[in-house]
Amino acid sequence: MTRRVIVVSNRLPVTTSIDKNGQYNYEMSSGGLVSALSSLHGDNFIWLGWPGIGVPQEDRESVSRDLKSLFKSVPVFLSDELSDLYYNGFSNSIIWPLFHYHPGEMNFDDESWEAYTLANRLFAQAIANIYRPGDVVWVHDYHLMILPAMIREEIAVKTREPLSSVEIAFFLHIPFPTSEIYRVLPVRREILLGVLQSDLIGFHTYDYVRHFLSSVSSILKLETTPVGINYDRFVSVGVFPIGITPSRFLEPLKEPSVLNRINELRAKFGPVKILLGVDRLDYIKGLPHKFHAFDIFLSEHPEWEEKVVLVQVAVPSRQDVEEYQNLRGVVNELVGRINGKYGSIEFTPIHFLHRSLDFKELIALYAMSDVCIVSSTRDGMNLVAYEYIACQEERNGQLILSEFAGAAQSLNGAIIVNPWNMEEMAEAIHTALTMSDEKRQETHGMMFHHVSKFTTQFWLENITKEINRIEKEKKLQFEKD
Ligand SMILES: O=P(O)(O)OC[C@H]1O[C@H](O[C@H]2O[C@H](CO)[C@@H](O)[C@H](O)[C@H]2O)[C@H](O)[C@@H](O)[C@@H]1O
Ligand SMILES: O=c1ccn([C@@H]2O[C@H](COP(=O)(O)OP(=O)(O)O)[C@@H](O)[C@H]2O)c(=O)[nH]1
Repeated sequence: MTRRVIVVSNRLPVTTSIDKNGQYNYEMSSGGLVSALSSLHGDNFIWLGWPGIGVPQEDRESVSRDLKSLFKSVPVFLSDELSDLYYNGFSNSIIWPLFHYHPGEMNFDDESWEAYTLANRLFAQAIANIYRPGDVVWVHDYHLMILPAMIREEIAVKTREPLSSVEIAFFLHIPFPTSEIYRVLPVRREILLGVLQSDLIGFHTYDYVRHFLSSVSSILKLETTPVGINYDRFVSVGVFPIGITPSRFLEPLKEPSVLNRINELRAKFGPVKILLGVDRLDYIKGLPHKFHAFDIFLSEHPEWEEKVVLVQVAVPSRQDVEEYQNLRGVVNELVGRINGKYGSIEFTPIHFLHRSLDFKELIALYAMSDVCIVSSTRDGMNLVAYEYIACQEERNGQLILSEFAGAAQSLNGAIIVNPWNMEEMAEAIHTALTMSDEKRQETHGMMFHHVSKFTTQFWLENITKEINRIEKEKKLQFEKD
């Protein structure tokens, strides 16, 4: 694609911070999406999003200048109160729990909805300010579901272009729930009508597409086909499972500092097998389920006591949201109980790290462990599963993967479990630990092949092809009319 792409996401790929001297500092994130976009579009894309901190009015001009010149990024400034209600409130206390099948945790209130609407409006105005005819606007995720409709309105005001001429793609990174759950949402119509102003709507799995289409047909009474919706024009939907950029992991894994760290960690644990979990501390990640399963495993297989540890990295997340604070207490209590039950002065069964890790430490852990456990009760995709497989070429580590993570639809070779069935998960731990070398090699090989083939780059190219196809069709239609 040679046209300019405006990538829009809640967070910019740059972390902005302010030090005690009032100096602004910026750090580019090294995420897979950022590097893949740079390679695909070269200089042809601009990123637009919230800088993640409140920036006082008088500093906004200089911060905008820095972000534009250093990172080709355009900030959308939100006041602290607005960002709290839009991000912690509507996005993470209403859409997030509902779309992950936790309606009980949903706290709907009109004030958060108004904040969501206003924040999306500010994003749309910022897009209209930089939009040039011919640009593609690519919106990401649940924080911005009503943005597509607002983009058309704001650009029409600014450029007097017809509403339909702007090309908009939307990608949802989280699950779209069954229509029986979705219809609980008080603003279910508004959200659907907002996102339906996209030309293309992408999801990670076929199930999410199916659920979306059935919500559209039952709530809006629109005619749908397996590939889209007949609205005032045809809105395409498609399955585009995201991947990772394996070289981001494979290259640094060869560095001496990382190899040393792997050896150091292996020496520390000696013959003890290592089960690994890496998750944001989020109630969708099924951490209590994982700990209960580990407890059952140790009680049913006492021969493994002191021969296996669970290293759980729990990255702090959304700590201003009440449900996340409650989870911390639950998890701390469980870890304490299990460590008290099976531990000794010399031995701790669960190593619980409530912090984020430096990238090299993370890949060293991925590479030196024997089994990774992903126990999400729902998860859009789960990239940790992919990253673990990429780092396990040497040891052929096994992956225990929840059937409720999007990744379970693609990673053939993983030991698939229902995290609610903790007996089954305990047995999966036993299976993974006792698997023959040949079987380990075979199953890891299948997963490694998948992770190497279906990369972030592949994901981007597929979406780009689809955007180009839709654009061509639109042009033909325009010529016919
Ligand atoms: O930005 P935060 O509130 O700190 O949250 C982090 C991200 O969490 C979500 O990730 C999702 O996208 C992943 C990639 O497609 C997918 O693997 C995972 O299953 C999803 O949960 C969220 O959707 C992102 O917007 C957040 O940045
Ligand atoms: O200390 C850490 C541990 C993990 N990750 C990254 O967090 C992401 C988690 O993505 P995933 O899709 O598994 O779940 P999400 O957190 O997006 O729901 C992965 O890329 C990890 O490498 C991180 O940034 N810091």
